[in-house]
Amino acid sequence: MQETVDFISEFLPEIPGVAIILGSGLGGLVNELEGQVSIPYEKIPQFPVSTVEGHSGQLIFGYLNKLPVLAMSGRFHYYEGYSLNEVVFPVRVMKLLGIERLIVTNAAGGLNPEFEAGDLMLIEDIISLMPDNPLRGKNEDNLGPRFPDMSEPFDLGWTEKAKNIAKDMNIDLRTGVYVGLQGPKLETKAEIRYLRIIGGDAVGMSTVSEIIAAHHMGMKVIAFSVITNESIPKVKKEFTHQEVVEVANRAGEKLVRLVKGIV
Ligand SMILES: O=P(O)(O)O[C@@H]1C[C@H](O)[C@@H](CO)O1
Ligand SMILES: Nc1nc2[nH]cnc2c(=O)[nH]1
Repeated sequence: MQETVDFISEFLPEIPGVAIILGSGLGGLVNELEGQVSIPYEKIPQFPVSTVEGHSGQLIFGYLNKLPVLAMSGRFHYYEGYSLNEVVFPVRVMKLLGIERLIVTNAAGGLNPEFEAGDLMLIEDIISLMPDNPLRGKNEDNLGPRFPDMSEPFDLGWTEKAKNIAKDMNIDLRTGVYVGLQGPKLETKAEIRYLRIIGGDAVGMSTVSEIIAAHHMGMKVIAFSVITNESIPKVKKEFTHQEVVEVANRAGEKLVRLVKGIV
């Protein structure tokens, strides 16, 4: 990690105040960054390389409303074959770079029957149904404690501010619980009923491990889902990743405005 941190530090004009993980199709935020410095993942020592369409694979430093931020354009998913330690590696590097705040975004399926494709959801809690945990193995005590409390994974002050900012901007913001599954398969109808029963409002294939790792290190975190599809569509149709990217691109515009306001 130190090798990676030293490498990235050379490119950064200053320490970013906020790191932002851009989910599928949410790359529009990149156009808002001024004074950009981009580092392709393949140039960064020890960094994994992303393989999913809609994830371009670079770290981008830039100024959003004059505040220095570091955006991860392209994230790593467990279903790509990475271990969860690899999935959260960039988050750990961000903290070691001196970044204290993290905004996580994703594209997710709506479980809550009141949600519609195109809605934005503030993630108020998570359920990790990943088959592993990024904290498994010897604990790095300099990162965080062996048994981190997870009763408040998100920064409450920040989430309250986000809600108020959304209201001021006339952005309808849903709230709910995000369930993280390993993917890449989508859910069966029975699995969707189960996920709803256990308290899920949205379901996806990312985010939960990043939040666990960030919270372990004491970062202040908030997270948002763009609901790209109803997991049981009202009108029967098949799930396509293309549709996820298209809806995320369209609805992502609202999220870009909101994130800009929050930053
Ligand atoms: O990185 P995110 O969670 O936005 O990507 C979601 C989950 C899968 O990668 C993909 C499924 O369509 O979109
Ligand atoms: N697991 C899962 N991931 C998604 N990402 C976007 N939509 C979905 C969905 O319906 N299920």
